[in-house]
Amino acid sequence: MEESFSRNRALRRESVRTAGVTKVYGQGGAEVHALRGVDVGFGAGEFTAIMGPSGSGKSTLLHCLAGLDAVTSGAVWLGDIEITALTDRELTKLRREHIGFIFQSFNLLPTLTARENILLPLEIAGRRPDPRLVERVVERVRLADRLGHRPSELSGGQQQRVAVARALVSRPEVIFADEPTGNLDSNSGTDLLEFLRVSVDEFGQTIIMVTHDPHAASYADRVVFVRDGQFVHELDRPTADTVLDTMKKLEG
Ligand SMILES: Nc1ncnc2c1ncn2[C@@H]1O[C@H](COP(=O)(O)OP(=O)(O)OP(=O)(O)O)[C@@H](O)[C@H]1O
Repeated sequence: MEESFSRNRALRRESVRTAGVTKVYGQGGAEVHALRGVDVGFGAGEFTAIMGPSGSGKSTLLHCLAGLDAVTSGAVWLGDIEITALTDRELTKLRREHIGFIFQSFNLLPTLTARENILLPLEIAGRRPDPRLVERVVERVRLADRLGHRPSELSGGQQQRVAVARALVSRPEVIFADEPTGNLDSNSGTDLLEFLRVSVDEFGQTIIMVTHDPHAASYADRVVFVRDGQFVHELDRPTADTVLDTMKKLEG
């Protein structure tokens, strides 16, 4: 079983991969080497969590993978596209058309209703929504009776579900999530993680999520561990216990 799982892994298609990615912030004496040569791949149709001690470079890595931050050296590919070779303009287009984001702060527009927020990226990209997909996603995130509400009329959990629905309806190549449960109570957090899991299993979505929380990471197919700006370890089919044990070893 273990062996066939690894063999499948060797054959799997990668949605995002990096080669020798470094990121240095600042200059001269104030340099911070946030990433020190990261080579890692993320499977298509898989849910991967990125974990590591505080300051290890998780958010920097996520931002470089998503083209939100420029690398200092090395390369990042999204499918066949080397995003580190794109101009700013090309990158903006690529992000708009192929990438979904879910942040800790939900980043919804306050004057728009839930429905308008969900459809906004498609509208900006000049694409028609697929009404059946929109209906399925809205049904799945249990927002059908909240579509006319503005963010201030929704709970934190509902707002985050609007953000997830917004990311999903444009069918992005990959969704990047940075501590998506960070501002949610534990019930809403679990609810959201279950929904992320469903979107991978039912919609074939690829998700890459940074988290501090072993419980959150246990919803992923695989956990990638970062320490001191390097990819140091990975776990397949993680449980909260195996993640916690690994974190203790990395921090010890
Ligand atoms: N804009 C910036 N300018 C200078 N240094 C930065 C900047 N952003 C991050 N760093 C530094 O880079 C290193 C990695 O930071 P990063 O935020 O990626 O870590 P992290 O693992 O996500 O941390 P945490 O878990 O605490 O959020 C840290 O030493 C941080 O102080």
